[in-house]
Formats: sequence, structure tokens, C-alpha cells
Amino acid sequence: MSYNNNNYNDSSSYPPLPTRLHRHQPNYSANRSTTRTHNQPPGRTHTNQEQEHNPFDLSTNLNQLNLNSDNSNVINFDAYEDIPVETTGSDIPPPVNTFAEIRLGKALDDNIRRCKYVKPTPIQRHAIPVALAGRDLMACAQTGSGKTAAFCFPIISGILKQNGTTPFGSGRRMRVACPLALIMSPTRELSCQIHDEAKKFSHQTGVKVVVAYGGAPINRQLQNLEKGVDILVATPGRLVDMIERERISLKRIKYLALDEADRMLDMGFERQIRQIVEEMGMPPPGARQTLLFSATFPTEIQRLASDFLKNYIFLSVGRVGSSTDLIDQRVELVQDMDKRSRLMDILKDQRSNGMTGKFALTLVFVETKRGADLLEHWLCGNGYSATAIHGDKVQMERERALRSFKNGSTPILVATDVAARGLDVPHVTHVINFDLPKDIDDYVHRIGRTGRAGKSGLATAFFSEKNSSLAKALAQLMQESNQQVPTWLTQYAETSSSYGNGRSYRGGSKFGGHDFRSSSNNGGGGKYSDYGSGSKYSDNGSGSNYGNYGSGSNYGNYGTDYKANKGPADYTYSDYSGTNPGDSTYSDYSGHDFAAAGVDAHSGNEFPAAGHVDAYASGGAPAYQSEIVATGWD
Ligand SMILES: Nc1ncnc2c1ncn2[C@@H]1O[C@H](COP(=O)(O)OP(=O)(O)OP(=O)(O)O)[C@@H](O)[C@H]1O
Repeated sequence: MSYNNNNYNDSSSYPPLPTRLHRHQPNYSANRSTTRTHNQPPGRTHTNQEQEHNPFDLSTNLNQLNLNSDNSNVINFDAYEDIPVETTGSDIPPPVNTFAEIRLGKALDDNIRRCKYVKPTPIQRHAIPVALAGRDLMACAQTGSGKTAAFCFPIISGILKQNGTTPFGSGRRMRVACPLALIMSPTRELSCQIHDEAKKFSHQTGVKVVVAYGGAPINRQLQNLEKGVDILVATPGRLVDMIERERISLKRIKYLALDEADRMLDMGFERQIRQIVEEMGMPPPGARQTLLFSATFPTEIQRLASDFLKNYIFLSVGRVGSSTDLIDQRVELVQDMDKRSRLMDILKDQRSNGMTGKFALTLVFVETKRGADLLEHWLCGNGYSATAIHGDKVQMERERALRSFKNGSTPILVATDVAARGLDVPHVTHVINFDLPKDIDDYVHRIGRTGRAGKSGLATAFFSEKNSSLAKALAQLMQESNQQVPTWLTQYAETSSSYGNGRSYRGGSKFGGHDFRSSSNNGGGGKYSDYGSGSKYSDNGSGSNYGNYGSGSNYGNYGTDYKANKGPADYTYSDYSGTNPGDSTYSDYSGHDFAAAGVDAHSGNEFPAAGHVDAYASGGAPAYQSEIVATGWD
């Protein structure tokens, strides 16, 4: 065996993967009535010709290829019972325990039932009442815990209550679409997924959802806009393009949601997001409602994000940036040259345990696009059905790869960080970090592709010498997620001074998250704490009750712990991309190249110098910092 045996587990053999993995898919025959539904605004009736596609239809829903006789479709809410919840801000609307309490309207309730959502997840219990009360929200909750519905439900419900019609303005030549809601996300695939979800939730409500993303023909998307749009789901590059062509106006936006908000506001996207939100006619904070969601929210990014918000509520479910305990995390010390043979051992074990095929998908993260292609090729050559996804593939190839992974035709997907965030593929049972990312938050998002919606999952990481800067953050994260930390990793953590590419790890108290206003004393207001899905308002601070907190003054043990454990450096941009020449870790995120020009240490290949913009960056953003290279801008 060619890997170092100082592993988490003495045995080289992997136990059978978790079995609570099969999610039953909804099988509803849609009511294809052409009459207006209960909550449907006037003017939103559907004729037979423009009959809505039924997203619950088994024959057309890709996910349903994964149907299994196992009926364990219901989310495991026990897994969320003890999750700490922290809410700060003024006049915080109380959480709910059931969807019925929320009064989303009959049409939406029907769709929730069709989705088989029996009760709200913790983030939904807390976030939906806040959003329905019209408040701005910065929300942080663990991967796979239902954030998409948490921002979609209030938006759809709000649009239905407005009883509006899909408005159009006038442009130079064509009609200008004026959506009421804009949902932005960093990758094309995630935008498509949110679009599919939002369509499902708004089925037969008359609310029109359209998606716009780069790499796909713009004309088709413009045609869809022509048919009317209430909710536009978009990636930033394509959106700017359409606004500049005067095909979209943001002047009627009432709801703005940023999914993966920390990513949208970090150095790769911030400038373009600011352009969209602040310079392209969108109503200002206060005149619109802004909802920011992510599983991770570094303090520095919270500070940037607060520009977009007014009198907002900060909500965290689980510690900010934590991984869920549902994911069994293992880390192995493997030299770079031994990684392939170790991967082969793992895949062989999985095969011999019967954990293969469409109900046991394996997602393998690598550092570079070329590395992804090479590994895919090597796996296929060794008898494993694999495909790859990364930012150098044209959109059609990206979509094909994801489709064949989802339906189990190729149960192994080799991916760069383009697949790290947000993607909800039901049967991913194992995430393997063949190459670890430099940033702990990226690790959190990557492993979060498994262990979703209350199901358990397995994450294995190959740790090599060059990952030593991540050791401290990784060990701390694992400890906080109740994982066994190998002794050798603790030793690495003790000797390494860094917290992973300069960003401090926000560890500390296991309890709750951290609203940056609380420590900087500039806002905040009341706070209350709550655990899991019970109804109690248990206060976990230093004795004050719900609503009785002064702004940041009564921060209690939680705050003290946070500060005491705060790492040496906060999130520093310079370390993020510029100081690692020869290293292209960040070279692939939804088509962006974040790395400086240089030579990829891993493959020995040159990667492009700053300023390169690839062929399908239509209307894409210019490289706005010398070290940033925009390729295939979404
Ligand atoms: N109330 C609910 N009951 C049952 N299943 C739910 C509920 N809410 C969401 N889900 C399911 O949970 C899964 C994960 O949801 P979602 O993709 O919104 O997670 P997320 O928090 O956005 O994750 P990530 O941080 O990775 O983006 C989805 O398959 C979704 O359909």
C-alpha cells in the first residue's frame, strides 16, 4: 500500500457508507387547471398553450431518476434538535414551528406539501418570519439545511400578496423586463438549481421565474424574459450584460437575495455586485428588502455586506462556518505522489462494499482544471466511470457532466471549486478532497455536498505537506463538529502559525454564530438564542431575556469566547490570491481565475497571465485587479 498509514483510521478499509441516503421523490400528478389559483394575482392565468411545466412530474424531473423503494424521504429533524441559533438585531420576529403558522398562502402551502416538506428546518423556522416581516436579513446556516426555501418562500409569498402583474418598461427597441425580485448566485449550475427550486415552489401560483446565466445562448434567455418575469435568478456577468443591453431594468426590484453571499462579496465578485446593486437603478436599502444567505460569513465580508442592508437582523444556525455533525470527516496524511493509489484503494473498498452506482455518488475535489481532466482520464482508464466539471469546459459539457453524475451514469465526478457551493445532488455519499483547498470555508462548502437535509455523509481529505497552513483551522473545525482529530494533524496544527491562507478561523464557542456588529458596537440591538426545533426561547447569553439586550453590550460568554479564540489574522485579500504565485488553487471558481499568473505547481503547466478573458465571457467583467484573471465569467 502506497499511502502513509498514519491515518485517522488504522484500517485501510472503509466501512460501508451511510445507508440513510435515499430520498424518495415527490410523485404528484399536477392539477393542470387553467383557472387562477387561490393566491394567484389577477392577470396570471395560464392558457392551455402556455401551460406551466409541472416540476413535480416524475417523468421530467431529473432527480427522480434516483427513485428508490426506500421511503426515507423525510428529513431527519432529530439531527437539528440541538443546533444553536443566534439572532441579533432589533425587534426580532419570533420563530415558528410549522409551515401552517407562517401563512404563506394556499398555493405556496400546496407546493410545500408537494415537495414533502413536513416542517420547516431551523433556518426556515427563523428566517421566514423575519423576511415576511419585511426585514433585511443576513443569515448563516449549515450546508444542506434548506436555505434556498428560506429565501424563496417569503419572496414568492410577498409577490403574491402584492397582487402585481409582470411589468415591462420601455427600452430602445424591445420591451425591458422589470422583475420584482432578483436572486443572484455565483455559478451557473447553482443559478439553474435555484431557478428549478423557485419554479417548483411557485408552481401554479402565476409567479414567473426566469434564469439568466453565462455560457448559454443569450437569445433564448431574452425570449424567456419577454414572456414576463417576477423573479429573476441570475449570475452577475450575464445580468450586467442584459442590463447594459436594456433588456432588464432593476428599478422595480422589491426583493434582492444573494445566495452564497460571502462568495458574492469577496474579491472575485464584489465589484460587479456593487455595480449591480448600487449603480444600475435598483432601489436603495430600505426601499427594497435584502436577504443574504450563506453557510459561511467571514467578519470582513459581513462588514462589506452591511452596505447593502438596512436595520437588518443577523441570524446564525449552528456556528458560522461550521460543518454539520452529520458529515463523518476523515483526514489522511498522503503524499502527493501517493494520492492516486490511495484514491483507488478507497474506490475499490466502496465497490466491494456495494457502495457504488446511482445511490452512492462520489465527488472528488481537485485543485486545478487540468488536474480534474487528468484524474478523470486516469479513473476512466482504470475502469471507473467518471466525469469532470470545471470552468474551462463549455457550458454544455458542464451541464452534461453534472447530469450524468446526478443520474448515476458516471457515479464519480471530479470537480474544481466550481462545484463546491450550493449544489444539491441527493445521493452524494462521499466527498473526497483529493487536493485540499487553501481556505477552510471552501472546505466547509465542499464537504457540504454530502450530509444534506438531515442525511449522513462521509468526507475524506488527503492532507499533504503543502496543506500545513490549513492544519489549525481544519483541526479546530473537526473538533467542533465532534470528529476525531488525528494526532499528526494536531501536531501540524501546533507547529503551523497560519489559519489557512491568512484568514483566521472564527472558532471558539460552540454556541451560535457571530454578528460583527455585536463586537464593534455599531448596531445590533436585541438578541435571543434558541436551540433546535423546539419552541423555547432559551437565552444562552449572560442572563438577559429575549429583546432585553443592549446593542452589543451584553454579549455574554459567547462573545467572550469568540474574542478569546479569534485567530491572529482576519481575512486578508492579499493572501487570498496574490501571494501564492505558482499555485492555482483559486483559479477555478465559476470560471474565474483568481490566481496570479505563474506555473501550476501541481501539473507544471502554465496558467494564463492577468487580463485573459476567455471566449465565452460575453459581456463579462474586466480583470479589475492586476492579479485577478476573469475567464469564462458567469
Ligand atoms: N423543510 C424541509 N423539509 C424537507 N426537506 C427540505 C426542507 N427544506 C429543504 N429541504 C431539502 O433539503 C435539501 C437541501 O436544501 P438546500 O439546497 O436549500 O440547502 P442549503 O442550505 O442551501 O445548502 P448549501 O449551503 O449547500 O447551499 C434540498 O434537497 C431541499 O429540497
